[in-house]
Amino acid sequence: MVKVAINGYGTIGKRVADAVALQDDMEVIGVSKTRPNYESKMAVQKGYNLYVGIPEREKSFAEAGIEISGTVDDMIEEADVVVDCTPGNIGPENLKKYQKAGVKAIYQGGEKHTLTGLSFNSFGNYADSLGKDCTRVVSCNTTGLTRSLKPIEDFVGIKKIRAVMVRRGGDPYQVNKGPINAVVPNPPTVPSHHGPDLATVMYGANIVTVALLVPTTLMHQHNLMVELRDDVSVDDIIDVWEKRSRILLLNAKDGLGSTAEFMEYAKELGRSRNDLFEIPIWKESINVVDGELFYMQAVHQESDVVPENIDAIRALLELEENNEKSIAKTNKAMGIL
Ligand SMILES: NC(=O)C1=CN([C@@H]2O[C@H](COP(=O)(O)OP(=O)(O)OC[C@H]3O[C@@H](n4cnc5c(N)ncnc54)[C@H](OP(=O)(O)O)[C@@H]3O)[C@@H](O)[C@H]2O)C=CC1
Ligand SMILES: O=C(OP(=O)(O)O)[C@H](O)COP(=O)(O)O
Repeated sequence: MVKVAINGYGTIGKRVADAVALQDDMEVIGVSKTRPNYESKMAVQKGYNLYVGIPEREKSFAEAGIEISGTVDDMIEEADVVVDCTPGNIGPENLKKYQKAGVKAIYQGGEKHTLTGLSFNSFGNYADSLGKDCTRVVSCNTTGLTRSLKPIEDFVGIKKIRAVMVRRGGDPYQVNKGPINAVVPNPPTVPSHHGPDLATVMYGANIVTVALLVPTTLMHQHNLMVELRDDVSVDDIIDVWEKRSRILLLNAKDGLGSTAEFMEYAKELGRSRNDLFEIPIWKESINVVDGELFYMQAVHQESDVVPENIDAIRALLELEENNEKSIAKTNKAMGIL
């Protein structure tokens, strides 16, 4: 069993921890928090060993009556691999610790590609992370783009991609984020970082993205325009996506015409935290006009990258050489469609 530590038990970290716990070839040896709040208490209640992310704060956990197993440095020493789910830009400091301890590391999309020089998507470039010391799972938005675009690239070839990314203002718990009443070009420059980020896992992708922030917390939403290398029909495209996992073709006419309804659908799936690991694509939005594919999709930002983190652990530790086998194993353990 590979020993996995989760550094940062927040939106992504707590989901990755639970997903690791579901696998039969890896185990959670600890999770870290910097604040002794309800999440710290619940991590301990769930049976995870809790470590203090900022060692000087050990006393505050004792004062709150929360049992800890040590500091983050102790946790790193115990691990074969650390999944770093701390907020973006803390990574460079942590990387020194991981390297000193000789432990492998997986970063998230809030860190720059240059930190690791290698990014990861299960469908895009799994093999490139085999046996490596560290990699970076691309962001929720980039993961969503890769999920739907890679099968199209493999099927017919892509000349050019343009995407308009409508991004959620903040996660549901983030009371201090916004906007509350505005549409904000974010960034106000073109391209946004998502296009170049896609090319770190789908090499050679010719893509330009523009991005906006809107007052919603539920999901991101993407609008894609894709120039294809050959003539294909809408049915061909549907057929390609139907054969892939981690993509859902859903119908607006079935009452699923919005991100709010997608999240209601996720609740009906009955998963922990109402997560939607798959990327839902509105089936009615798929069209091919003059060799150009159009479609609209959404991204549950809190959860879509979680299965990719599991596959990234298998790649770094060389538990499975074949990406499709890892994807199938992760899907089965997590009940992913
Ligand atoms: N949320 C999202 O939509 C997505 C986020 N990502 C990326 O995942 C990463 C994590 O994001 P997210 O889960 O949202 O972040 P959160 O803020 O929800 O969680 C961050 C966690 O890291 C801990 N932490 C904070 N500061 C430190 C520190 N100095 N050292 C160690 N741990 C620390 C926090 O502990 P405490 O609360 O105790 O301070 C918390 O448990 C980022 O790179 C982000 O860009 C990727 C895809 C989607
Ligand atoms: O990685 C994300 O988005 P991104 O792909 O737009 O960078 C997550 O949704 C976190 O984004 P945030 O930086 O707005 O918290």
